[in-house]
Amino acid sequence: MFASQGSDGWQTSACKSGIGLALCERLLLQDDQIRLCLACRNMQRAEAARSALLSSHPSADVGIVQADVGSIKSVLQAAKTLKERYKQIDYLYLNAGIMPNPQINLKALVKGLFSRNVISMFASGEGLLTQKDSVTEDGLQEVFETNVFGHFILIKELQTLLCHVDNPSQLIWTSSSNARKSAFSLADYQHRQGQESYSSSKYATDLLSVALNRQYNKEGLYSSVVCPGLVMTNLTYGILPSFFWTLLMPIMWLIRVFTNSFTISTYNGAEALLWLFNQKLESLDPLAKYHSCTSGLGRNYVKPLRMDLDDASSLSFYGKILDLEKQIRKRFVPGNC
Ligand SMILES: NC(=O)C1=CN([C@@H]2O[C@H](COP(=O)(O)OP(=O)(O)OC[C@H]3O[C@@H](n4cnc5c(N)ncnc54)[C@H](OP(=O)(O)O)[C@@H]3O)[C@@H](O)[C@H]2O)C=CC1
Ligand SMILES: CC(C)=CCC[C@@H](C)[C@H]1CC[C@H]2C3=C(CC[C@]12C)[C@@]1(C)CCC(=O)C[C@@H]1CC3
Repeated sequence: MFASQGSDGWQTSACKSGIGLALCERLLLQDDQIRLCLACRNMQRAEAARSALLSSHPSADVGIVQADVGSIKSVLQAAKTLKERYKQIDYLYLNAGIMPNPQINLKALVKGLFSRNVISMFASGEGLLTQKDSVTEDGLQEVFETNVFGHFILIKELQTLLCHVDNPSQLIWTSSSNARKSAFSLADYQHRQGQESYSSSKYATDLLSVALNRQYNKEGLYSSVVCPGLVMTNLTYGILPSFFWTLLMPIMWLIRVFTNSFTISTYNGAEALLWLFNQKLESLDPLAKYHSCTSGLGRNYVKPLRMDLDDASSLSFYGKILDLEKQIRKRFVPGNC
């Protein structure tokens, strides 16, 4: 995950390449006085990202911190370092995400091609992918811990840097159009049973963002979710090899005319993330997901779409995640780890 900062504060989220790095580039293009902090699990890749940013913006202030959101120990350590380094965080981008061992359901793809839902199938990937999840050293499902819970613990740990009534801060989650209510179950919110852990984790992200607004707006902390569209990154190269995507490019440009959600480049994908950075908090809708879109002619814009969820289910999920936090924290009290 990675981070960036305001002129007298800062923000954090996921970044060495992909959408996170493109966002950093775009933030620095807009204002190179901004203070950025990249939180990454691999310090060599973090250094490479920092060097890339400094080569185009030599006077920029770009910090790095080691953080593996798939490990609570690492998240706690990262939060400690950040609290020693900074007084306030203005924007926290929660962008780290994984989709391990993705498999394409070819039968569903072919069937979908001849159905009325072909456009929405391409926009959301609904029913086209399955994943094989695993269990982390913390005993949690890896996709859930990486995409949702590790970020949640980071937010809780950074509360004192994030919650200021007189100078509000913003959480910006990279969710997905692949978030799907039917893939998520409150009884199995880590998705131990099914094969759509990615879809479930992104739905959990949406629920959590809504609950965080209810909980923290009064303390000066606001949360929003974004869908970057379909973007060519390491995540999508895990689904199909890059040469295959290159072969599909003419078809993807054609599909883009109909859906506008095939943003394809990381620059385009970062549109809604950058747009949120520039909005007045009062103008944002906590129940909307902000989608990066690219038209057939290559024009970028942001489309807010109402999420398929309600307050009651978001609060029920919040209760579950607080219970899990309590259980996990017991293991990390000093002298217990
Ligand atoms: N690409 C797409 O089409 C779409 C992507 N998204 C979402 O966008 C976000 C960014 O993904 P994208 O840029 O596409 O893919 P990338 O794989 O390029 O980026 C994912 C980033 O998350 C980091 N990351 C993964 N696991 C961890 C971890 N345990 N701790 C810290 N950092 C971690 C990766 O670090 P490392 O380099 O170490 O692997 C990488 O920097 C994800 O949340 C993804 O779900 C949503 C919709 C569509
Ligand atoms: C002709 C063509 C483009 C074929 C590719 C078919 C599928 C592999 C893709 C169609 C829609 C894509 C999609 C994603 C992955 C690849 C597809 C299923 C995502 C699920 C990737 C991660 C996300 O968060 C959302 C994407 C939605 C669309």
